Amino acid sequence: MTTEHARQKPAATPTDESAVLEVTGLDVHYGPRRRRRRALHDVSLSVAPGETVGIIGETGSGKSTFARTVLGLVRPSAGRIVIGGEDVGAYGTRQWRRLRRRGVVQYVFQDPLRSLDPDLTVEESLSEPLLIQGVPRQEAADRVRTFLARVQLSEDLLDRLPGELSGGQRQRVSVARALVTEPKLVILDEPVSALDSANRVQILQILKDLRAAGTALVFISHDLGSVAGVADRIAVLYQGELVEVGAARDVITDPRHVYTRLLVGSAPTLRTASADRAERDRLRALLHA
Ligand SMILES: Nc1ncnc2c1ncn2[C@@H]1O[C@H](COP(=O)(O)OP(=O)(O)OP(=O)(O)O)[C@@H](O)[C@H]1O
Repeated sequence: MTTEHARQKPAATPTDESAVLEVTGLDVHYGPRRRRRRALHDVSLSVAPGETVGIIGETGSGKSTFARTVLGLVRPSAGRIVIGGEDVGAYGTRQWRRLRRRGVVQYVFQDPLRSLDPDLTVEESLSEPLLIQGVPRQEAADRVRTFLARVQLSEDLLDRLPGELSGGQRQRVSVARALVTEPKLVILDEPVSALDSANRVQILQILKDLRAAGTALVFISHDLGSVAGVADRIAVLYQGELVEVGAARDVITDPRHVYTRLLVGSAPTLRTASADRAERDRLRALLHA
């Protein structure tokens, strides 16, 4: 796979000390030795404080692997990960848990039931990370209400369990929980993919508003249309490699890599003219040549 069209070649060494996330030369493999399969190869990406970076790619390109590796749920076979200035490469399970509990990095998954404890009410779910941090009870209760309003949910829902909420409400609670500790970095893995279009639009708007609050977001999606309006920069994953990284507008209006052109051409919701079928077939043939 050539990366000659990449706007930004993977950096050989970390360059940006102020980055909230600095990933360099990340390799991830799955499976035992003889059936070992590569899921990510030489992925380098840095995210600045307050920046929103979208990672797009089709199914199997390695998006979730990237998210799970950056959250310490999958161990890389090579590379360096620095979060908020901490080199987390050698961290064990307990250190990762502590890092997440301190609220440095938080996450939102596609299925909100994976981010939320089914036995905790909305109020308990949102206040738990604050109480763990030692925030006094009254202050935690106030902050919970502030963040509930920020994701446009009513206080009437505070006593409900996740199973008593709609899918859209649940995902908003997950977003509020990820943000309530005001982390430096939030990883969102397909946060709107399971939602209907009305809820999708609302969550995307909430994410846009959050950019102003200064939290860095890594927004992972197979849908370029969802990422396009939220991300400052877009990174394109193809078969485990980053083939293009650039300012969102540049990637959408002037995609360099054949695969990105195919993605842009297949996204009917983008303002740029989508490619017709013959053009997409031509790009696909080029990609597999
Ligand atoms: N736990 C695992 N064990 C073995 N292989 C895995 C595992 N998780 C993912 N893979 C493989 O790694 C590759 C990347 O998968 P990953 O889930 O990261 O892709 P993705 O881009 O998130 O896809 P999707 O959009 O379908 O979720 C795929 O070939 C997948 O089959």
